[in-house]
Amino acid sequence: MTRVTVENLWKSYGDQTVLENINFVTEPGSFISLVGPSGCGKSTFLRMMLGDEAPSKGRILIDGVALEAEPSPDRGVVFQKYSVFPHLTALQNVMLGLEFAGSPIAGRLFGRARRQARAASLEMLQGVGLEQSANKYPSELSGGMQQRLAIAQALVKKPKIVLLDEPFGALDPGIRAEVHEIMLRLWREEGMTIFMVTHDLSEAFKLGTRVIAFDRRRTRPEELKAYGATVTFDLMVDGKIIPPRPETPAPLAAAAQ
Ligand SMILES: Nc1ncnc2c1ncn2[C@@H]1O[C@H](COP(=O)(O)OP(=O)(O)OP(=O)(O)O)[C@@H](O)[C@H]1O
Repeated sequence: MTRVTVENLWKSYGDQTVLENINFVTEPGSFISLVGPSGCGKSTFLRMMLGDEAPSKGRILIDGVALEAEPSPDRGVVFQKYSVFPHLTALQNVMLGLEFAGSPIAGRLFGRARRQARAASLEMLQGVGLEQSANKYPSELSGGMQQRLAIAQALVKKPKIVLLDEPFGALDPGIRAEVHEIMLRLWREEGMTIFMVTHDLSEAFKLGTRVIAFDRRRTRPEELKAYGATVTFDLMVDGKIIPPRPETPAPLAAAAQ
């Protein structure tokens, strides 16, 4: 199981500081809900976790190894807008990730490898309750079904870390509760670490084992560019506040090298 360490992470675009001095360590198998006001840098943080963007300063470690600034099958992602390919069936959408992982140039598998990818994809579709819809195109699926398909597509490669950017935001409440249950079951079964950005605090506390809020500590207009958002609260869902990590004293840090 995976431990994520975020160390003194900063992100700026030009002279605008978006995130500053983000520090936390996750327990293996955590479900982290990330909350905070619009524009505080939650999606920017997820893009750095994904390897789509490099930090301006600081680093992210996955089990002690610095994260490379490029996407990897270790990390899966689900966005709010359906990220599935409209011209592929549900099964083809799920298989696609496995085909590119197994054959990066041709993007196609043959023979036994293809049969295995097909079986794994069908099992994943079954896991999200879409086994009857394997040969349907996304336009033939409801919003909730499309989002379950996006989850299957992200999870089929068994990523260690799953990044969810408001994945349930566009769903009706009943469907949303249903997809919550599927997500929680898959999370427990697979033992992955999840980071989920949400605007919905009740969703954050319902799903998360830990809720981390980003916000700006300085909000005067002249301070908006120079200072970014940082962790303003960090709560285990049983209500325990996690104290900030003490700085490692320099001699100890040197000894640990
Ligand atoms: N590629 C980029 N270039 C310049 N500025 C950017 C870029 N990406 C994000 N920003 C800026 O970074 C800030 C944080 O954006 P981000 O989308 O991470 O916020 P957010 O907390 O996810 O917002 P929301 O909750 O509204 O989705 C915003 O001011 C945004 O304009």
